[in-house]
Amino acid sequence: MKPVKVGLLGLGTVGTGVVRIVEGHQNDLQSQTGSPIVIEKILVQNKSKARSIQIDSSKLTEDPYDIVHDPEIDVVVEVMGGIGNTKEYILEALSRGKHVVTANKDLMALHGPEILAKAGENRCDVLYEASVAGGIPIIRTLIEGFSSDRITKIMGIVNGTTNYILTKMSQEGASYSEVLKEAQQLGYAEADPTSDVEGLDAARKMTILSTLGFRTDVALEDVSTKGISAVSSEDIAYAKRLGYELKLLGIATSQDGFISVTVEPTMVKNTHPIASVNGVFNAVYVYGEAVGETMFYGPGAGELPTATSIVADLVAVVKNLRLGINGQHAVGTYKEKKLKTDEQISNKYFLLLHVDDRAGVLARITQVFAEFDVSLESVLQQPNPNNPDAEIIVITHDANKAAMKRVLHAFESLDVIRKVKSVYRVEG
Ligand SMILES: NC(=O)C1=CN([C@@H]2O[C@H](COP(=O)(O)OP(=O)(O)OC[C@H]3O[C@@H](n4cnc5c(N)ncnc54)[C@H](OP(=O)(O)O)[C@@H]3O)[C@@H](O)[C@H]2O)C=CC1
Ligand SMILES: N[C@@H](CC=O)C(=O)O
Repeated sequence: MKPVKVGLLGLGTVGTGVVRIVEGHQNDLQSQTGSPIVIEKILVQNKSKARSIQIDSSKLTEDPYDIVHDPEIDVVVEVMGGIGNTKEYILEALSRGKHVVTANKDLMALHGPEILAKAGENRCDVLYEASVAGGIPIIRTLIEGFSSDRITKIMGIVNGTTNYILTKMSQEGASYSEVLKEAQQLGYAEADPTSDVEGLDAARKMTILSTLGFRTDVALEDVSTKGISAVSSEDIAYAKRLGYELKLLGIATSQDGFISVTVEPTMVKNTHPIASVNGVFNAVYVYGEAVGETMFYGPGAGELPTATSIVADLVAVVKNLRLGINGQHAVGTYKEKKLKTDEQISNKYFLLLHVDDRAGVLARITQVFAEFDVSLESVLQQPNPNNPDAEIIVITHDANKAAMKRVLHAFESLDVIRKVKSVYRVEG
């Protein structure tokens, strides 16, 4: 069979992994697809930069159109990241009939519908398994594995960098900034790690997963997002003392046709399996009406795990080429999107309050919860080890989000409360 020629946009952490797997597993790939896969050209920013693998320098280019306009290139693998130029190169490649494999969740979360429509018009494949949860094949699983079921909840740790940071803070008492630097050196973090730590990367991934899982057009703005930059070692220590771990969780639910998607640091009971997903590992729980609970676990970032998903997509494209069925993914019709209101969202909450250390304080605080119909599971009052005031730790029963907002608003004018130190959602 004639070789399938690939143009690689990017030779950083993931691009390097793609070259290693395509070259190292060539025979296995060929035996599955029937065609040799050749990386023909590679786009980089700087051709003279030192590389961690040996590359024939004649393959490197700094001009994207050397790849996108090359009639010999069959598939463009995009692992350069970014949105603006990258979108333009991908659309141009599709308009020239090239198939696309990408790891770019930013692009797919923001412009997925436009890119997929362009692919459809040109009978091209666009596959993006590596864009969510690195080495875990969760996208194919949602599209194919769960096609017969109705998914009610998707819950996961979908950002390796923040999970790495929270794990090191919890297990080693390491400082936030020190561990972030390590995650960057290991190639887990995004070029701008703000999108990891502020939850945006996870929100983009949850946009993709909930769109596929609930078969409705979820937009990034629909995801309520909070990152981990305000999480303190004190919060983590409290969580541990009470039998919880703090994790950045993406949670998407669908009930009676209404959906909600959130990303926020969440206290997870330490007996729940997701509490022991540590380091760069990701885990995604999918709950289906018929199947019940399922869990997918694996490395969420890094060179070879991410490249595994990219090359699996490449194999799928090449198999489709052999069968002549590229671009024939049946998208079906999406359901109308209906977002839950705060009144329809129900969670347990943890609150840490710094309060005056005097008689009657606890009663005034519990009265506010009662006034807004938020029932309490446990309340603990103790001296604050660092201040003359006291601490009150509250865990609520399931309460609707609107009621919790009213409680927090009332606390702002309650004179016995010095500070609402932390508020976290509680899961499990
Ligand atoms: N790292 C990971 O674990 C994961 C990453 N991803 C996604 O994969 C993509 C790539 O990530 P990663 O490999 O970490 O990124 P890197 O920053 O390590 O690599 C980016 C590569 O793209 C090249 N590049 C960047 N901008 C341009 C440009 N404007 N023109 C030409 N070349 C350019 C760089 O060239 P040069 O080498 O010359 O600087 C570099 O080779 C991103 O979309 C990311 O979100 C997805 C899952 C996991
Ligand atoms: N920065 C991301 C990389 C993979 O998508 C992460 O940390 O998960």
